[in-house]
Amino acid sequence: MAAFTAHSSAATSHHSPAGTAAILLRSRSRPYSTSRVSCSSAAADKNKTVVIGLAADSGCGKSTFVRRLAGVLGGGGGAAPPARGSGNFFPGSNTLVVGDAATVVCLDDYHSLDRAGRKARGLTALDPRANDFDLMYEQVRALKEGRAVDKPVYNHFTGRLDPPERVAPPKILVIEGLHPMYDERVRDLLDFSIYLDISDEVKFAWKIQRDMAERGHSLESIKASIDARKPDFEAYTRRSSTRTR
Ligand SMILES: Nc1ncnc2c1ncn2[C@@H]1O[C@H](COP(=O)(O)OP(=O)(O)OP(=O)(O)O)[C@@H](O)[C@H]1O
Ligand SMILES: O=C(CO)[C@H](O)[C@H](O)COP(=O)(O)O
Repeated sequence: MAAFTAHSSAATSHHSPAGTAAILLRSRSRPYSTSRVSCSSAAADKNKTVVIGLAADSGCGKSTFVRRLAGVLGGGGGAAPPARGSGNFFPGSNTLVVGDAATVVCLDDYHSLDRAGRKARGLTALDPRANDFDLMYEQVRALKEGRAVDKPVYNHFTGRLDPPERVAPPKILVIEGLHPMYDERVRDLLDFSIYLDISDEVKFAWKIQRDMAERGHSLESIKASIDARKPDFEAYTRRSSTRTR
C-alpha cells in the first residue's frame, strides 16, 4: 500500500495564500482533508493500470511536476526528463513516455475547439464547450482497460489540432491538465487525484516568463488571457479539483 504526504494546511483551506504553492492529494477512498493518502484497492493490484489525475491552471507547473515524477518513476535514474519537444516526448507530441513504467497524457489534446475556434466563439480553453469529454472518457477508460488509443494532439505552437498519435496502455497513466476531475465519468476512473494549488502571484509570474520565452506571446496578450480565464478557472478547474466527493 503506497502513501503520500500532502501539504496539510492547503489541504484544509483549498486555497493558497499569496506567494505560495501547495499540492493537494487524494485517493478514491480518502478526501483531501487528510495529510496522508492511501492508494485504492484497484491501484494496489499490480496487473491493473493505475490512473493519476493532475489538475492545475495553465503555467502552474504541471509539466514540471510530472517530469520530476517521471524521473522518480524511472525516466533517467531520478533525473527529470527534458521539457516538451525533446527527449522522452514523442516528436510533435505532448505525451511523455517513461520507459515501460508510465505515460503522461496532456489533456489539452482533448480541446475540441482550436485557438481560432475558441476566439470565434469567445470561449477560453477552460470552458467545457471547448473540450471533448466524451472522447477523453472513452480513451482514458480504454487505456485503463489495456487497450491502445489514437489520441488527438493539440499543437501549442500553431494552436491547431495535429493528426492523432497512438498511445499504448501503460502501467501508470498520468492525465494532466485543466480538467482531469471535471467530468464525473473521467473522475471515477482516477485512482489518485493531485491538484497543484498555486497562488495567483506565483502562477502569473511563472506563466508570463514561460509564455514569453517559449510560446511567443506578448506581455499584454498574456495579461489579457489571464484576466479572461479567471472566471472559468474558478468555475471549471478549481471547483472540480477541490471538491470533496
Ligand atoms: N516548482 C517550480 N519552481 C519554480 N518554477 C517553476 C516550478 N514549476 C514550474 N515552474 C515554472 O513555471 C513555468 C510553467 O510551468 P509548466 O510548463 O510546468 O506549467 P504547466 O502547468 O504545465 O503549463 P501549461 O498547462 O500551460 O502547459 C515553467 O516554465 C517553469 O519556469
Ligand atoms: O490552458 C492551457 C494549457 O493548460 C492553454 O491555454 C490551452 O491549452 C490553450 O493553449 P494555447 O494558448 O497554446 O492555444
